[in-house]
Amino acid sequence: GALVSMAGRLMRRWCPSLLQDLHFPVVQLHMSRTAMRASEKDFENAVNQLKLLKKDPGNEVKLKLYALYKQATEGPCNTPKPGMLDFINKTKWDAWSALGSLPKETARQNYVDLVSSLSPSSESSSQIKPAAADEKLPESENVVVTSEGGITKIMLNRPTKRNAITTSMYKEIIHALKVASTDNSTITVITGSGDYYSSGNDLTNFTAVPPGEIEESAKNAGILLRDFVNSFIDFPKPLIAVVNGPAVGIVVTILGLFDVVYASDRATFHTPFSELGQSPEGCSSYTFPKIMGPTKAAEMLLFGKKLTAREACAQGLVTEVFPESTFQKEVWTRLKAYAKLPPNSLRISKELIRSTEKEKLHAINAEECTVLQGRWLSEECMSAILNFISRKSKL
Ligand SMILES: CCCCCCCCCC/C=C/CC(=O)SCCNC(=O)CCNC(=O)[C@H](O)C(C)(C)COP(=O)(O)OP(=O)(O)OC[C@H]1O[C@@H](n2cnc3c(N)ncnc32)[C@H](O)[C@@H]1OP(=O)(O)O
Repeated sequence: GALVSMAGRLMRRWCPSLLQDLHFPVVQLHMSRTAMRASEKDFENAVNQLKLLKKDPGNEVKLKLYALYKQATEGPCNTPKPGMLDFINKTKWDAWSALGSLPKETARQNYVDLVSSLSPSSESSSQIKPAAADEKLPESENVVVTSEGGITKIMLNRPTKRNAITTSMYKEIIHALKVASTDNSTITVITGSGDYYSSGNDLTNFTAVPPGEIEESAKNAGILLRDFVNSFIDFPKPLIAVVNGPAVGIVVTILGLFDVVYASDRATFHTPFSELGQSPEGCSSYTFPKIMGPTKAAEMLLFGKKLTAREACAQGLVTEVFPESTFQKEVWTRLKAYAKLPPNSLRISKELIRSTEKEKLHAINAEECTVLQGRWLSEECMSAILNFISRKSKL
């Protein structure tokens, strides 16, 4: 119970989109003004005033406004409690239910007061809080694509979240690969900005699911993942991973589809699928045993053994490891030289190396995505994600 209620609170912090559908309402209850008793007309005006707000008051405030609105119009919460996996409705239900038997008139007044505290005058006088570095960036800036000297570089650029990949980022990467496959570049590189290569799938992808749409979302996620991995399987030019730091989950599994993997000696390789109640993806159920042998692959994919860069290199997942102090310089010098090689020759040679496997990889990818779709709906997966979220709350 404690975990579930904590998860509700954490959902609000973790899922900026979670409460976007909430009817706008505010938080500070001005009890001293309840004696004034807002009329129904005042209440109606406040509801309309809210629609004119220029600045989003934030999810916490919207949640309180929602609860007050329900209490003012319907009285104490009288609907059945939504299930623990119905995150959004459960959060709304909790907020409304927390108002207990607060009289309708008081709720109405509190609602009017709260809206009035959000009026344009208080909006303009309130200090504008600077957004966190990654929040300032439009979604498209989380994946930065540049092309120079025959190299197209796709950089995961969400360092404050350890370059975790959101659903939009999956789509942006698919698009970037599509463009890179026909642009003037000779080779394509994927890397991360900051200390991490990437922490893999953004775990809030699993929680920001609209109520009643869990199965549909899992289905769409399966399609997105399949398309994402297919764009690596089908990529026609040399594809190089420049693994600048720790790598987790999906960004590790797809390494088997890259042509060359360079890693800093600071990098680690971790696939904690069982811990998350999930299963391997990125064709790793096939490429990992093939690359490193079934028993080494099992240690990684079943038991989540984290490899150092040198271990990953010894097992064939990484091409070469460089000391962190010279990593960028050495790698980019080498890549600039490779990018001067004849592009058609590189393409044709890659086709020869990879073409025999393509059909098989597509079939494996499809199967892995189908299995994962089922995993995402499982209690094991849901509770593993809640565990991760609650673990973070104790930090
Ligand atoms: C039903 C709908 C499904 C939709 C699915 C779409 C398609 C899915 C395809 C899927 C497949 C994927 C498999 C995977 O990739 S599984 C791997 C998932 N990743 C993880 O489990 C890693 C989780 N993170 C960590 O363990 C740690 O954060 C870390 C990476 C070891 C770093 O630790 P740290 O101490 O250095 O930093 P920390 O304070 O924990 O994190 C800093 C901030 O970054 C946020 N963050 C980190 N990783 C993630 C993540 N994966 N998802 C979301 N957010 C992440 C973290 O929350 C911190 O943020 P804040 O400061 O608290 O705001």
